[in-house]
This record gives sequence, C-alpha cells and structure tokens, in this order.
Amino acid sequence: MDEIKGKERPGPLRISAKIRRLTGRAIYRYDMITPGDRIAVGVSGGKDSLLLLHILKFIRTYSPVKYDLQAFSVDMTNGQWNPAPLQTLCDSLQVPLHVIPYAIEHIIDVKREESPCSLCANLRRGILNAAAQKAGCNKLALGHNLDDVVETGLMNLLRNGRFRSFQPKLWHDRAEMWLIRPMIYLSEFQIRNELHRLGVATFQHCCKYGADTERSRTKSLIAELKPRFPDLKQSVLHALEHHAPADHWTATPRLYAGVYESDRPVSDSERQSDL
Ligand SMILES: Nc1ncnc2c1ncn2[C@@H]1O[C@H](COP(=O)(O)OP(=O)(O)OP(=O)(O)O)[C@@H](O)[C@H]1O
Repeated sequence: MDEIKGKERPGPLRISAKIRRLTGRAIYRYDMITPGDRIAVGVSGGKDSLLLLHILKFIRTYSPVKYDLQAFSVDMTNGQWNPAPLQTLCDSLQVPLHVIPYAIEHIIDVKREESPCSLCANLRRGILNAAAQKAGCNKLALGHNLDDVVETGLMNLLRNGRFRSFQPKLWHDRAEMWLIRPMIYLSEFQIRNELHRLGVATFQHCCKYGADTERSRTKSLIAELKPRFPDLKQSVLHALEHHAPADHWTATPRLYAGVYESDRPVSDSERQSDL
C-alpha cells in the first residue's frame, strides 16, 4: 500500500483548476483527444494513473469533446494482486475495468534482466496495447508525469549521450493505437497533493525492483541538484520542447570506408535510449 490514505467516493471528483489547466495544456498542445475517441487508461493502482483516471473522467463531464473511457490493469503477479479496490473505484466512476494477469515479475526473475524497468515497461505496453485494441480502443493513456519526463531525459543524456525523453503523443504502428501522456506537465508533488486533497487512496502492489534502479538513482541526483537549480525540471522540459535546429552541430559529411559517418549503424545501447 502507498502512504496516501483516504476513502473512495462515488462519481467523478472535482479536480482542482490548476491540475485541469496543466492537463488541458498538454492535451491541447499535442492534440491528444478528439471527438469519439475510445481511450484506454493504463491503471496500476498507483498515484499517477489513479489521478489520470479521475482527471479524464472529470474533464469528460464538461468538455464539448466527448470520448469513452475504459481502464486496463496488468496484474504483473499473474493473479496474486487483489484488484477488488480498483474494481470498486472503477464501478463508482462507471468506467469498465479490464484486469489482465501476466507473469511479468516471473519473466524478469527468470531472465535475470539487467534493466528490469525497461523490460517491464515494454512488456506492459505490448499487453496494454493488445488488450486495448481488442476492446475497440484507439488511444492508450498513460500516467507519466513531469518527473518521469525529466528523469528519462537526464538518464538518456548521461547514459546514452542523447538528449531525449518519451513523446507526449506517439503512434504505434503494430497496435494501430495512439499513446498519449496527458500528465507530462504535472509534477509528482502536485499529483500527491491533489490526491490528498481529493482523499483518494492508492493500492498498487510494490515492485521488488523499485528501490534501486537507474531511475531511482537519477531521482536522487535531481533531488541533490534541486537546491542549486530550483528550476531544473522546468528547464529540462523547456529544452525538450524548444530544441532549436540552430543548436545542432552540423559536421561536414565525410566518407569512411565507403559509409558516411551520419549513416553508420546505430548501436543497441543507442537504440534502447527510450527508457
Ligand atoms: N500494471 C499496470 N497496469 C496498467 N497500466 C500500468 C501498470 N503499471 C504502469 N502502468 C501505466 O504506465 C504508467 C507509467 O508507469 P510507471 O511504471 O512509470 O508507473 P508510476 O510512475 O509508478 O505510475 P503509477 O503511479 O500510475 O503506478 C502508469 O502511470 C500507468 O498509466
């Protein structure tokens, strides 16, 4: 159980103006939602995705753009996680819930994976895409927040030498599905505060790999830097959104052994940079 405690209340909760504004900005700027969308929300029972579900449900009550919502939860323990609290919440919001049991933890254990978070996220995405497509959805909404954006950007920069983070909106060819991330402008702090204010409890099972990962180490690094660079997260976000072509270093293309330097094959580690 997460530390946020509270009680469930029926119906959509009234989301604060600031949270609505920041979510609305992301949705508008990246054209995330259009009339008639059938949106699958990936819900883990954790803080981000629970707030995302509440936000999308609430926005729907007043937005002229009408869309359908369904919740999808991958049970990574393959049946040992209790989905009852999530079911109760979804019933109160009148959002259909699909629980998909899958032995992701077992797969990670067996593979002795070096970067379990990356494998887990990829497996989960595939499972969610397939389930959402089967249920007739055309978009999958995930609860990545501003901290996730910044951590991913810095991890890629420091580990892979490329400054990039995940996209706010992305087309998945194989699943024929849009992936949208409406919470990219919300910090973890704002999300926790909003859940406290709303009195929403979280009920995510704990990941045994969560404590010591590349992401948790990057989080600590950002916390260390924060006193010296109070605007660090906004600066990283700004850099991602305003990368100017004029900032590129444009080398003169040269042939090496018949291959242009710019056409050289991309290595595996570079390819895995979308953590
Ligand atoms: N087991 C799951 N089932 C369905 N969707 C999931 C699951 N785990 C994560 N997601 C989706 O992917 C997003 C990013 O996952 P991540 O592992 O980064 O979780 P997180 O930052 O802890 O988010 P949350 O607080 O929602 O668990 C989540 O916000 C959620 O939308």
